[in-house]
Amino acid sequence: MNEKITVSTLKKYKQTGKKITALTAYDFPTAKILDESGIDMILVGDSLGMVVLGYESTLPVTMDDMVHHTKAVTRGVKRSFVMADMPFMSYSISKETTMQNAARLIAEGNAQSIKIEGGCEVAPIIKLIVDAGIPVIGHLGLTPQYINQLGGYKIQGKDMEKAKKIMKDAKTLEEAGICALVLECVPSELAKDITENISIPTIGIGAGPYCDGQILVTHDMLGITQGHRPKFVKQYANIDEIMKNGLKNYVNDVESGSFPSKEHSFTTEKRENK
Ligand SMILES: Nc1nc(=O)c2c([nH]1)NC[C@@H]1CN(c3ccc(C(=O)N[C@@H](CCC(=O)O)C(=O)O)cc3)CN21
Ligand SMILES: CC(C)C(=O)C(=O)O
Ligand SMILES: [Mg+2]
Repeated sequence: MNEKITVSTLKKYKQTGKKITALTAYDFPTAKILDESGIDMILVGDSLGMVVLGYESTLPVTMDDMVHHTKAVTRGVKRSFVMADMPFMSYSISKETTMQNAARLIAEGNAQSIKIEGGCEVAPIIKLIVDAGIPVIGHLGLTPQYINQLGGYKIQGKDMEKAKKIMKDAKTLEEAGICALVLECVPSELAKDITENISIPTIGIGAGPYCDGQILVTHDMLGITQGHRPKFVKQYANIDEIMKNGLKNYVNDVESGSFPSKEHSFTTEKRENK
């Protein structure tokens, strides 16, 4: 139960039907809490651009941002399997820069695996990274780094033709050597079909109940996200209210002078009279 989760643990979970739990983390304290709560997989998602940096999309996120946050997360993790997103354009310029970028997330960031958005077109580069010893996770369906082509954060694979394309992409990525596959915003039936037809675990987000595991953005499910929360999010806590209450009490205490009291203050040592 407390052993480090590896690629083979995930495969075993799929074979035995044990559902895989995954969430995002971008910092040390959150990662430590997720790890100690028994979350199987922790994703340092490029969603950090929107969730904690305040950007409008994930596109401005850089390799340096990803390495910085991945380092913070992995310092807090003992058991969970840690994956880090390759950000926009970090795997599209050349083989050399792609390999260097993937290596940074592993060697500097201390992640166990990297995640890459896209289908058949990224399969060759994924194969190279896998051959170099880096576990790769695929990501199909709604791929936010392709937002300007997709035209919005919308469900993908609704019609038969697009569903077939996503299924073909899944098979091609499996052959390229991915160790897990994130399916984002696709119909439940398509996610079920893919899950039953590949040997590696599928992790769904807005992809229905038939995936081998589920992932959400932690800030969404805890109620910390400022602004729009996608429809697929179930909210498990109202941390925003808890924070606002605490902050209100602090303001009241400071303004009324009841904080800091003696117990939160220091005094000089009593001097002996000479
Ligand atoms: N806070 C947050 N949570 C996420 O899950 C998330 C991010 N940010 N940023 C990166 C991507 C973008 N994601 C998103 C963002 C918006 C929708 C969304 O609003 N979808 C519509 C559904 C539209 C349709 O019906 O096709 C919705 O109303 O939920 C979905 C996924 C998922 N990821
Ligand atoms: C939504 C998940 C799958 C993701 O890629 C992210 O958080 O960046
Ligand atoms: Mg992402």
